[in-house]
Amino acid sequence: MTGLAIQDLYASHGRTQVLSGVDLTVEQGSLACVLGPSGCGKSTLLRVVAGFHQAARGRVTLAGRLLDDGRSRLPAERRRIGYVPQDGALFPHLTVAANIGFGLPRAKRPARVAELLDLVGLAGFGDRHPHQLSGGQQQRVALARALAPAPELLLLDEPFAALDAALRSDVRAEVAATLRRAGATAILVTHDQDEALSFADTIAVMRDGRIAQTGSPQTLYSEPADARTARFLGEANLLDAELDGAAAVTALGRLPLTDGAPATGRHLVMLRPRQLRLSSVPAADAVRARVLSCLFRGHDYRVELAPDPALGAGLPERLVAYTDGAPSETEVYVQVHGAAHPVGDALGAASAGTPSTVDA
Ligand SMILES: Nc1ncnc2c1ncn2[C@@H]1O[C@H](COP(=O)(O)OP(=O)(O)OP(=O)(O)O)[C@@H](O)[C@H]1O
Repeated sequence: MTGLAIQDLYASHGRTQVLSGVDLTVEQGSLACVLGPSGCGKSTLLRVVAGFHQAARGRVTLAGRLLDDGRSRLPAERRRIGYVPQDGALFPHLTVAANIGFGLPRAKRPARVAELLDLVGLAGFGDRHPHQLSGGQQQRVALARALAPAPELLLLDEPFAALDAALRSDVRAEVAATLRRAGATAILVTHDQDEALSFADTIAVMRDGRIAQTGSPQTLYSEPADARTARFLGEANLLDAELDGAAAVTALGRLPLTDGAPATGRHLVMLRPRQLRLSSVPAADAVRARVLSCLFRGHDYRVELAPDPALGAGLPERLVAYTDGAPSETEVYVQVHGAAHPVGDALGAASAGTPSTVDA
């Protein structure tokens, strides 16, 4: 069932148009993520949905109720939407229990506060003040406070950005689990692709005030619509290919195509670093490459490779592979596993370069 529906939404700050035709649907009970680079309009989108900023035109509805269509607007306090800002914004002089119960009807307060403390795993912390909590615990209190009035939709504006890296992934997992337990419908905005990929059922990639692509984390990672989205979601090897009706003919060999991909023409295709397997012995369908660098990252190695120049044009200067073991030789043979995914028109050698993580 549709929870939030945004259609052709436009919004501006003064004369600057920030949202330019945003379409987004969030199913009831699902966790969505709006992922985009800084300044693309993510916070403005959340603020329009929350009722803190007015739409210029378009239509925003929640469970069929009109929130804003550029003419009529439901006041923020009547939208039944919870908002968790980046810093949590707890009242420092109030206890955890008072923060969570703030604004709730007095009679319901004790029972609801106890229920929420339990839900966020902070039972027994009700009498503390925010400064007596860790950053992650403070974020969980902020979440409990936003969930307390049982909102129909919860908006989370980069809520983990202030936490250090080690804490961030734990708190993120706890918050996602809490939201699922509560059956909440939520939208998280972030510029962090790992956060988006691990948190959401659906990711909407936002660019220049528009949604560039929407899909499951798996689909967006393995079948991005274009090269910018491919790079924004993680490192990508991009190479020229001639699609011959059934496969992609590339300098790394003849590769199967992802389902639904175009079948003919010259295209740029993407291979994720995990799709490159390295061996010290030649194989029929492997190509030669030189190891430029090898970085141990705990869970794997990141290996940069220079493909043999004899392989010709259409290959990037460097390929990146993620491997379980470190290559034992500086000369290796690269084999591709899995399907190549077309991400746009072939650009010849100009498309080549170092794979990049964030380039949107
Ligand atoms: N109050 C404001 N007045 C004028 N311009 C604004 C205002 N708020 C935001 N903007 C501009 O609108 C654009 C989008 O800003 P917004 O905060 O929505 O982006 P964002 O994707 O959330 O960025 P970030 O990830 O850095 O928070 C930016 O160019 C920004 O400078």
